Amino acid sequence: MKKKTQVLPKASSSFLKKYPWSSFPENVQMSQTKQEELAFELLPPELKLKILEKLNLVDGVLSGTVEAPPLMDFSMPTKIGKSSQQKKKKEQTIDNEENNSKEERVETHSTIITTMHPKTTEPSPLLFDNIVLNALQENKSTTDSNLCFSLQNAVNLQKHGYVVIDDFIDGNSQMIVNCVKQIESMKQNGVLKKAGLNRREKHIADVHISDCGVTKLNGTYHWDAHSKHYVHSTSASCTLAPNSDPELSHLFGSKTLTSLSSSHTTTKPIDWVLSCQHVVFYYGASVGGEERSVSKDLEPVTSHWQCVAGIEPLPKITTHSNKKNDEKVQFENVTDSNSVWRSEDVRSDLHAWMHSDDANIAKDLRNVITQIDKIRVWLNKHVQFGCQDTQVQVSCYPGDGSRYRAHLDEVYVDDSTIQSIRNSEQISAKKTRRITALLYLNERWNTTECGGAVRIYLSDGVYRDIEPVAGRLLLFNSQWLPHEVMPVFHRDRFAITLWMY
Ligand SMILES: O=C(O)CCC(=O)C(=O)O
Ligand SMILES: [Fe+2]
Repeated sequence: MKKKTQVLPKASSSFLKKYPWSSFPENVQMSQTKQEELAFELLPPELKLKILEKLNLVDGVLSGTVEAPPLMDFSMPTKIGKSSQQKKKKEQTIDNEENNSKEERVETHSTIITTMHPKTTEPSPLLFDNIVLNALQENKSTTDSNLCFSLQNAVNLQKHGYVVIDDFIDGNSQMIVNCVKQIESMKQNGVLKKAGLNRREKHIADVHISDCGVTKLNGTYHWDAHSKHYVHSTSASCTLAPNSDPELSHLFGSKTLTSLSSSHTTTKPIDWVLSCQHVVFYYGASVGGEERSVSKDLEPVTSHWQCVAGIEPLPKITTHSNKKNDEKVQFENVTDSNSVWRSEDVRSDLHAWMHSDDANIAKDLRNVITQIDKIRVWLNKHVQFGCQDTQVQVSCYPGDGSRYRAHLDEVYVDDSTIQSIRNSEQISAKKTRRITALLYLNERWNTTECGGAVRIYLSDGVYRDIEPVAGRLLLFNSQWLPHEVMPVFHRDRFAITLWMY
């Protein structure tokens, strides 16, 4: 391009049409073109210019025919071998990744890695720059097409926290049908289990609700019946500012939290509470021991959110220093911690963990898992995602109203947890989920009739419902994006989830 093209050409609508960002569900509020424009506008001018040049755009007009970019190479592995061959293949893939990275990586990796799993909800614009720069510098292996792909998907993941890829696998394919058959037979053979909530699961809050769940009866404090599902075990008092509670500040980092005591829940409009991105019910000790239960006030919230904040087993008896009259109070009648954390009301799916090395995994399931995992490989290569581990789950939500209330997927995985999930490999301690990839398997799914949409909560308080239709892949940031599986009716709902660490 000649020097005189200093004036930045504007992306024409035909250009944007030609390169649609990943599809969004029907009820998306912002028009697709608007989203594309926004994502494109986020790029610094010189990068926009480079992209337009790369795509043969002269003064914003698309010259020549450029086909819509293929997502990536999703071709099926030609031969799936036995467990050992599979392992070998995996090692080779990793080797290839390493070789590629030696040749192609540029010097901006660490920034990318940081920005892909920030401890804040603010996406970093640095990511966009680096993706584009890296893609542009990989001039041998990167065609215009997959430059567009990497940009659009990474931008969406970063900006919106999620990306929907339709027909990731042909929704009518025999492969999908076989996967469903396989999961159904796992269900019949009792391989799929009811979920038990992981006690180490952590749920991050913008709102801190304390002073709830304790009732004083005849001079003794009790956890009220409602609170047993939603207990923060430290029983720290609401007199502690959230950020000064060592356990909470560990969870929230430097995030500023709004403290909301039980009395506020009656004065704050419930809509206000619901509009918050995350809610943690922090059932601490009551201040002053009011003789009232707040469960009723909280019903609209508790029926909406998964409300679990717990990092230790619930103690059977604990003590609390009551600020008001300085008496020591004993809490009694605390339910067994196991039942506390196994509330079906929170999560009622059936699932099984698997690993692609498992000899027992049926061919089609394994193929699908391999295909999803190529995204991880792709991210490692193009945006230096630095992600070597995965965790795979197949799930069935029986059509009897089963659901999974709003939650974040991020979870600390310590050695003992990981060993119980994957006993074949040692993964170093303290990994967290970074990206969730969900492939839906439900042919002719009708959400109006059967429910089961996955509802994702966006940072502006808006939510979007995504239908779990066969072949659709949903990728989202495990750390930012609260989501919920709406109740499922009439038929079973199947999915495969792959978490990238
Ligand atoms: O099946 C879905 O749509 C989501 C499941 C989910 O959120 C989970 O397993 O963490
Ligand atoms: Fe989830």
